[in-house]
Amino acid sequence: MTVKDILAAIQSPDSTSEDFAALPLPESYRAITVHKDETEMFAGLATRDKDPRKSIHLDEVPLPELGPGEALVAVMASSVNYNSVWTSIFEPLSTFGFLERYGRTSDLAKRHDLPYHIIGSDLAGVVLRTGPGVNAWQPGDEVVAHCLSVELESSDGHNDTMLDPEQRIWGFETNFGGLAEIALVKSNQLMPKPDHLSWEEAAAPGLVNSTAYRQLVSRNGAAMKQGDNVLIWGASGGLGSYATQFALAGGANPICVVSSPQKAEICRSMGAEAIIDRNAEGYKFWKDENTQDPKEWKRFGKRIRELTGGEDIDIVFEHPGRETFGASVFVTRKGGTITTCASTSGYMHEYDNRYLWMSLKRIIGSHFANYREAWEANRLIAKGKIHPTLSKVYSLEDTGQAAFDVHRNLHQGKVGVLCMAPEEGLGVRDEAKRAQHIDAINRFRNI
Ligand SMILES: C/C=C/C(=O)SCCNC(=O)CCNC(=O)[C@H](O)C(C)(C)COP(=O)(O)OP(=O)(O)OC[C@H]1O[C@@H](n2cnc3c(N)ncnc32)[C@H](O)[C@@H]1OP(=O)(O)O
Ligand SMILES: NC(=O)C1=CN([C@@H]2O[C@H](COP(=O)(O)OP(=O)(O)OC[C@H]3O[C@@H](n4cnc5c(N)ncnc54)[C@H](OP(=O)(O)O)[C@@H]3O)[C@@H](O)[C@H]2O)C=CC1
Repeated sequence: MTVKDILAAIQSPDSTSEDFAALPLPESYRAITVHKDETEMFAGLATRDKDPRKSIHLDEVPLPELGPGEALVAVMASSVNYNSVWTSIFEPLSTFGFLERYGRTSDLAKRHDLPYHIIGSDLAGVVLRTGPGVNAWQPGDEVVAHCLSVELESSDGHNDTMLDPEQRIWGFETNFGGLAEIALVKSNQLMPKPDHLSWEEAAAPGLVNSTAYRQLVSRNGAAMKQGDNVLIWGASGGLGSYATQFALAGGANPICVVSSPQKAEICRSMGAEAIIDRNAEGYKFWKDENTQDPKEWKRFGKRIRELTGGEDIDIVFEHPGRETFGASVFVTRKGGTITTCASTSGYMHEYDNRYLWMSLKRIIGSHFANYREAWEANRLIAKGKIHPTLSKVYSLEDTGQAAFDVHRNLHQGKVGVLCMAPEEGLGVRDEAKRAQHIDAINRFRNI
């Protein structure tokens, strides 16, 4: 049995759940990996010069054993997330440390501690097998998977699954991720595939859409409300393209920061009116590596006031980190919120705390999304309220190039990867719903 037979079953309109359950599984499959013996390959290089094309491999790997509560999924398509960029440049640390640590926790978890790491935290595909104790999902089900892996043995995570002490991001802190022909997930990660989208469109939103939902909309994040002025860094990027949609759909007023006229145009076409091209306007928040320039914070704040009719920011959607954080804290209004989920430009932030405490602002740390938030974010995609922002699709062989593009900020929105799917456009089950939203679905394509 090979992955070709699995693909044939997926493409046949007559395949039943029993057919999928009866399909023998292949002994091995193709997967995107990084190698443990290469973790030092970029030593001494600047972050920018670490090239994912050199560290990312396409390997034939053995099929992992299926455990209780788990599912093996035939992956039709996946997407590139920035966490795979971090893995591929071994920053801020090698992800093999995560796999070793996980491997020490139980006999079953030992499977993850391997000399190779199969990466990727998104997928759209078809359930092949489920382990003991899985009743909600059957072979043949068309699914997407969110990337929250939790053990749930501690009460700490029972209110909010992100607070589980054994919380991990699948395909980053666990092995057997989505950039592969087959992936291993906990069955609680599975959600219905939105039926009006192709495989690659359905695989694109998962991680970033869920993260933006918690960070901006959820009460665990900024709890955005109608009329809020929301400053969105990288507003047409992976996270930002969903944050912008949530702000617009929720009656807020997004102030979109981007770095080119083309990206400004994308934001405008989504419906945003207040747009700042940080490149054209030349903001330089740091005079040198160690000294910020509060005059530049003020110039930025003045520009925001021009765009809002004199108002300041209620919520900052932060992720660039060191380069922008001082400005983000400054431009937030009295009582406002800075919500952060990342530090792409550096994690040692510096800001003037007087502007935080004297103006009663709050900084909220946010990370991915709990089970429920991920489900609600996927539901909005399925209902056609929020749309994928897929721009370009690569083959599995070209994943290194796709990750390079994201690392160098050469991409728009989200970048997709075909895994088992032989071509783009397959997997659409509801053409009528698709037709209703086709312009929005294609907004980021080929730009
Ligand atoms: C969904 C997508 C998301 C993204 O894309 S996010 C972006 C990508 N992700 C990242 O860049 C994050 C990568 N991860 C990390 O950098 C690290 O992962 C962390 C900094 C988050 C954590 O570092 P670590 O080394 O794993 O953990 P420690 O807490 O620094 O060290 C563990 C040791 O420190 C002890 N410790 C922890 N808290 C305390 C405390 N409050 N007081 C005293 N000790 C403490 C522990 O016990 C343990 O000790 P013992 O090493 O001896 O076992
Ligand atoms: N904690 C979590 O759960 C999650 C964390 N992340 C992290 O968030 C970060 C962003 O991810 P994602 O949105 O997918 O990545 P993308 O690269 O797709 O988008 C980020 C955008 O941010 C802008 N940007 C980058 N650097 C700077 C800078 N120095 N100053 C201002 N703007 C900047 C760029 O837009 P432009 O050039 O147009 O300004 C870029 O397009 C990554 O570090 C990622 O690891 C992502 C998802 C989940």
